[in-house]
Amino acid sequence: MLHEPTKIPQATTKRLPLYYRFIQNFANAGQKRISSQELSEAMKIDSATIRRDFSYLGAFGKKGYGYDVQGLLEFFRKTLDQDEATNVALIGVGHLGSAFLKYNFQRNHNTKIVLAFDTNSPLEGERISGIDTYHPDRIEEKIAEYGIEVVILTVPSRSAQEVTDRLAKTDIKGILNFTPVRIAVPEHIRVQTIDLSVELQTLIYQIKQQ
Ligand SMILES: NC(=O)c1ccc[n+]([C@@H]2O[C@H](COP(=O)([O-])OP(=O)(O)OC[C@H]3O[C@@H](n4cnc5c(N)ncnc54)[C@H](O)[C@@H]3O)[C@@H](O)[C@H]2O)c1
Repeated sequence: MLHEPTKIPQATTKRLPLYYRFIQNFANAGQKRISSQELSEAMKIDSATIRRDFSYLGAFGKKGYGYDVQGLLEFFRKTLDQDEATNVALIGVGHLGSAFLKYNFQRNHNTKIVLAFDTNSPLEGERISGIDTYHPDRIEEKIAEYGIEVVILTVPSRSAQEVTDRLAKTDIKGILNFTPVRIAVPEHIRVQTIDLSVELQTLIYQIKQQ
């Protein structure tokens, strides 16, 4: 049903988790089918975009019927690997990092922070919000031991590249970067940067344009 992943535009890929969450809500409410219009109203994304996104994914709604909710749910679950757990590590347990450890993606049962690092933690490790936390001197060893695939980076800017260089020597596949630094990585690692000041500026710019 799914096309070659390379053919799916990045903007569509970014919306997939959002679709999955909304479709789950509709399924939980007992809804059997859904139109692109209904999804559009719930998600505040225009219905043409939704139809185009779904057609990229090989999901075609029937006229006057819409999409089968269970079918979509199963499709997104598979596509987003929800059946396969992803072990996540967090580096930098400061203001932002400790909030993430406490939150720990409670809505998403298969994505969990299972390991953390902070320069204030001892070599032998400690538990912070129930998570094993070690000194970063043990990054390579512990990341291999815990089978970490994704790292959340919440260290100060000055440490971001140095930590990334060490991560580059491990088998991780992705970094969710909360530092404002444009970190350089080898090709096998994907980076998703979340720069809150950029997001805020974009919002303010859009408000002023209206
Ligand atoms: N606090 C926020 O609201 C916020 C918002 C957006 C982005 N950020 C960014 O997130 C990052 C963290 O911000 P913060 O406010 O939590 O900072 P913080 O100083 O409170 O926390 C940083 C933590 O990283 C640890 N650390 C330092 N060097 C390290 C290393 N090499 N390895 C492992 N741990 C190390 C420190 O001991 C500290 O606990 C910064 O880059 C900041 O720009 C923060």
